[in-house]
Amino acid sequence: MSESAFAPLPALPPPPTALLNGAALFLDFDGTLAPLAETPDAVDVDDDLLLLLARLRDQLGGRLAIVSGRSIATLRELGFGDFLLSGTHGLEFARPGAAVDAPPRLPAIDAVEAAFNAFVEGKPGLLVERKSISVGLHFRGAPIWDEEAGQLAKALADAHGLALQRGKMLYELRPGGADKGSALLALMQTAPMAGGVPVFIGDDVTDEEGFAAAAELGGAGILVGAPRPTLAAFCLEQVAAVRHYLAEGVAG
Ligand SMILES: O=P(O)(O)OC[C@H]1O[C@H](O[C@H]2O[C@H](CO)[C@@H](O)[C@H](O)[C@H]2O)[C@H](O)[C@@H](O)[C@@H]1O
Repeated sequence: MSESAFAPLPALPPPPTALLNGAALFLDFDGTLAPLAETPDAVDVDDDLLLLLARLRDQLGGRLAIVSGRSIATLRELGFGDFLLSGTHGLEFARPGAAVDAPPRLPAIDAVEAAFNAFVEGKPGLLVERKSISVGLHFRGAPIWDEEAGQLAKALADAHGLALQRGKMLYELRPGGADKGSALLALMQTAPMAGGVPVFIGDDVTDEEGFAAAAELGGAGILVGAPRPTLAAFCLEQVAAVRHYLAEGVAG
């Protein structure tokens, strides 16, 4: 094997604060605005974060959206009701206070949920996350089941014609036809996001489509976390650095 196979990935530069001037800002949630926790329910959103995001949104003329794999119902429960939202990996959309625009929950998702629940029976640490139009199988609490859970998720996706979304210690099944990139492109068509330069901040492989779409429209992606092959142009090392960066944006 060549020596270059062992070469560390080059670190990306930190984003300049000026990138936020005139931006249309797209923010992932888990691992970007909130540190990852052992279970989906163990994540909280503090008032300081909501205040910071509200200030930044106002400063950007409203051009700030949360684009998450979480459902919009959950994002609203977490406190993001006043924000423009896209949930379930680009399948759902909602403006503040307005009804959710989303496809219906498919019977196939219920069938998968039942199969996931049967699989986790007697396997402590595994968790089924029921979501509005999708379902997740989490193995953060029992990583030894990664391979078997992945095989089950793949088989169920194939059997039911669903999309298999790999996340962090998570297999999620959902309808296809959308991702965070398509969400960004759709939101950029209308107010308030239209007219801004898209900047997408995210940590997960599911955010790569968002980075690509931002770059396609002349903007940029910001990867949160350790270096990895990515379409992002900039990097922030952790959630705390994201918050610091956004606060710098507010300060001017
Ligand atoms: O697009 P995101 O906002 O990053 O959402 C992606 C998924 O995040 C959640 O799962 C992840 O975070 C959990 C809490 O920190 C963690 O326990 C889990 O291991 C992670 O995969 C959420 O539960 C999913 O529904 C989202 O799709």
